[in-house]
Amino acid sequence: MNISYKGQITFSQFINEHSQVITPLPEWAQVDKTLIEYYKLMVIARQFDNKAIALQRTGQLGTYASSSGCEAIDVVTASLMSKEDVLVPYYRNHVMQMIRGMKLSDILLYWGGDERGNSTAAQAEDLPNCVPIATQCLHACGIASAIKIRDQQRATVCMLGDGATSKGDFPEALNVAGVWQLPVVFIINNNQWAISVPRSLQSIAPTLAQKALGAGIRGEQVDGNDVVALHQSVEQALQRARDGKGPTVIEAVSYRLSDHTTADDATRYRPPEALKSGWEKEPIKRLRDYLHAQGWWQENNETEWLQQATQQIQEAVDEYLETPPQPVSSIFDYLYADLPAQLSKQRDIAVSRSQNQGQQQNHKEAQS
Ligand SMILES: Cc1ncc(C[n+]2csc(CCOP(=O)(O)OP(=O)(O)O)c2C)c(N)n1
Repeated sequence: MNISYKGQITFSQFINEHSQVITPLPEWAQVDKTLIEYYKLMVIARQFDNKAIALQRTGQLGTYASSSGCEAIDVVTASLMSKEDVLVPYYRNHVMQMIRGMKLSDILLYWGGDERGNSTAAQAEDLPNCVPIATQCLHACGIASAIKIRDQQRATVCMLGDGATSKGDFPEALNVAGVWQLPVVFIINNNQWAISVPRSLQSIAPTLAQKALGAGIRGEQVDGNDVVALHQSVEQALQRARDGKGPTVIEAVSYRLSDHTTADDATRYRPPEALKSGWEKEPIKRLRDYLHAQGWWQENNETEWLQQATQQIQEAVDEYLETPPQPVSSIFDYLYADLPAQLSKQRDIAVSRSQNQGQQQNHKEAQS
């Protein structure tokens, strides 16, 4: 039976930007365990991000899309997903991939332009990063449709940005998700920018979540810097999807604290005061101050965790930098299951050239 959603868009927030509780906390958030886990993972995400940008700036990584500002959204969602659920990520969801079992060194390899980094062996059915905007929304519906046909209790999670909601693929995906009651959760990281296009020029709808209503599906808006609000919405949406109770759109309101990517310079279009306000609301400091106030996280915990996180990331960087490059001919290995004859010939030429180069190199080394 189709369940057409006739409710309103709600906004939820439990811990505000001043780290004050403004809505009574659910039971799980009245003890430290999960909140500390979320905090620790967000710190890793931010450290990884800083390191990746430094690698790019020193010519050791390709163009990189920062996740600074969306750590809460990604950490909470990935932590609540079960192994059986399927992640359909876009290009900012590094920490989700890490939580789903991908090695940080593989994530760096991907951003270094090496297809081996796209190996999602840990979660074989998760999709790789999607760079073409919003196309992943329809892929997610395809996967959710297969799950439904097989009568499995699994959810598909589709990540996207605010700009992606303006692409035709998004309403098409919502429509089919509604009509077929697909087990899919769309999570919009509304970081207020689509490269240089601000949210105000993206859509004049007061919320992006309300786009769900046109498709008859449930839409909610949450503070995307508040792990508690995110936890509550995402947990329920995942459960509804797994129970066959239909799709959900969650608009998580956050702020992009970085340039769009390392190929961008946001100082050319973003007012400094907007960035300052973004930093005042950001998720990591907000949770740290809350944990401090509860007496659940002290300076020594912070120092120890920063050390551990730095070491974990440095190990990943070392592994990435020590990975021998692929031969040039590998460019042919990731496009087709069966290479067309013309490309097959080109591949043979590339292979024999790299073999010749290898022989010449060996010869040189033997002579010296
Ligand atoms: C189909 C398509 N059109 C244009 C682009 C170029 N492009 C890359 S990122 C981007 C903005 C996306 O903004 P948003 O969806 O808000 O995500 P954000 O990067 O802010 O997280 C655009 C237009 C693209 N990658 N794919």
